[in-house]
Amino acid sequence: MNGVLTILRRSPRAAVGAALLLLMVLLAVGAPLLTHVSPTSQDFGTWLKPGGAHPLGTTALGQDILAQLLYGARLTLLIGFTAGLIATFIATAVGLTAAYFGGRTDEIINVLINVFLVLPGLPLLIIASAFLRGGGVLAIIVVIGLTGWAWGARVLRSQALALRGRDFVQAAVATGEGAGRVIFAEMLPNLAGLIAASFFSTALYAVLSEASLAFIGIGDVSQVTWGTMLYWAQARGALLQGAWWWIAAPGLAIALLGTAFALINFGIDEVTNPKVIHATKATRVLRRGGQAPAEPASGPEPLLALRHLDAGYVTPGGQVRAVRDVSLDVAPGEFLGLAGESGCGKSTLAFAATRLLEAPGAVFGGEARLGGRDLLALTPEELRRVRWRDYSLVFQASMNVLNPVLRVREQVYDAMQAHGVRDRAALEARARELFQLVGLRADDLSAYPHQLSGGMKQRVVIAIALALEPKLVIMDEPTTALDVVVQRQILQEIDDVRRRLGIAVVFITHDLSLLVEMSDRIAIMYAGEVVEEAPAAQLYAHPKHPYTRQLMSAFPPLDGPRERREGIPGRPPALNADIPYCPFFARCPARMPGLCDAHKPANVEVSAAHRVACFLHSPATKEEPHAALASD
Ligand SMILES: Nc1ncnc2c1ncn2[C@@H]1O[C@H](COP(=O)(O)OP(=O)(O)OP(=O)(O)O)[C@@H](O)[C@H]1O
Repeated sequence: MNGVLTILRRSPRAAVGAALLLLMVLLAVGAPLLTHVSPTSQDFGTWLKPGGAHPLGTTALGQDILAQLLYGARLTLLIGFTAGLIATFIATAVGLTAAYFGGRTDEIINVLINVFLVLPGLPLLIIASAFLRGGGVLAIIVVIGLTGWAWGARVLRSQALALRGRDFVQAAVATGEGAGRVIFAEMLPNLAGLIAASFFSTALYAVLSEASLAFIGIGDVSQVTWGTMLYWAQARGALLQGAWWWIAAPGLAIALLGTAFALINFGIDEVTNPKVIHATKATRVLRRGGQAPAEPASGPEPLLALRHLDAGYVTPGGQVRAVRDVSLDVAPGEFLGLAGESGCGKSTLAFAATRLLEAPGAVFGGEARLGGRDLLALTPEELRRVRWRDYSLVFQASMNVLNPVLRVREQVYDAMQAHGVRDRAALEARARELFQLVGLRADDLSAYPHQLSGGMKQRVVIAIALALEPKLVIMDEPTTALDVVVQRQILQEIDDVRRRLGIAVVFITHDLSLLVEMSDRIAIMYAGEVVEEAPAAQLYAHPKHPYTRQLMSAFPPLDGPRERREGIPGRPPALNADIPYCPFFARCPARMPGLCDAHKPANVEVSAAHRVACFLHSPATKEEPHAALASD
């Protein structure tokens, strides 16, 4: 209702159209009050001009045209609205099914839509009507409804396809929501404006089609509609008799109804379209990762165990190997930080490890075990059950994953409902508890996303990620879009919640200083590989890899004098080729030509739980760099 009022307030065109339509509905409903004459009574003089007792004149059979117009509006509007509803229903179902399921389903549906679009409308109507001859008005409604859906389906399909790629829909799919829920709760509300516009277009089409069919004598011409009025006027040679009023009255009424529908349609488009179409730039979902040694550093029972994971993108220029032979563990309850400069493969690793890497992305090999189950081997249904219950994800710019037309309460409920929590009281109690956990007020549950600040929205998404108390939450730069004060607050809350609930967190960021403060352990990624991994304090105090050292020195210390910070000169190697040597060689201040550019350093444990892949720290190389080569 609010939406309708908004459209009427914001669009004068829609307001005029709605007023016109309302007037016609009132005239149709109030016909018995406005005239005491029956539309079919033939008690009057024939061919009477408008005026006096017959303001719109009479027909060749002595019927009152005003009465026909008023009563005719009833059937005409009924046909328009009902056929419009049928066609819009089909169009919406077809368009959304095609967009949601995509692939083959979409291709088949698209062909069907195109077939209906190329079939000429009127001949199709005539043929269909011929089959249903004798079915009266109902047959006309059915025929128009069944032949008028294709255009709406095409428009809705295109918009739904765009919507399908939006973050909040992807997030809903990732949380395990079923197809019905995603379609009806996530996508449909966002298409409401378009569906309404489609309804008024098809209603207009229905009115015009009925008039055309009636005009050529198809359908039940014994009924009074504006279309059949035209038929009889034409059949009795009204124009030849100079009885223009007989044609003009229904003709103008149809034109006015068409104008009303068109104005409403324009208005809806004007007000709703920018909202629908302005899809925000896609974010990413989770990320993090790390590459590592064959035997990673954490305890014997890792919660997440990545082994020799290889992943990347299949491009026309060849494979981009963004994640290279990564082995990494995350222990239960551990806060693992994953850092590395932009483009080093953190996000790809996170997507790959959680089966969210979509084409052109692909996992080329390796394993990703969560609680002992290989996520990469799960069926889609098994994966749906595991996601959100066993692990969840926080996207990079979470404000975009919230559905703009649903209150956040519904969205917090969604993940829980998708995993079987049905009781409203339990959902509400849990939602309130979660909001308290992440520093939001219970009142905020009733807000729409646009009523919340970026920081609050981020908290909502974190609350959703924690809803089912998963064992692991992967956070991909979840606070980068926020100012530093809010970032700190949120991080503090994440850490508190994690400690309280014993959840493991994999936190991805460029900001190494942040990780040092928050993490139990940190993995440093470079050019698709994990080059160093250590307990946070150890890494901070004794970084071993020259890349880690440079990354550390790129951030100012929290205390001490102010000094200029240098970036790391040079660029990482291209990821579309093999790198059978140290990937940091070209930028390394301590590089050993002949060794580092000719061999790949092994990832070795240099102290307890501290591993590094660098010839400077390979025991053999430290003593005699070239001895290592000799043994190759
Ligand atoms: N769709 C794609 N097609 C081809 N290459 C891609 C694609 N997406 C990412 N890449 C490449 O994969 C590499 C790793 O990208 P990724 O986004 O995983 O890095 P990142 O460390 O998470 O970076 P950032 O911190 O900027 O998000 C980059 O070199 C990037 O150019």
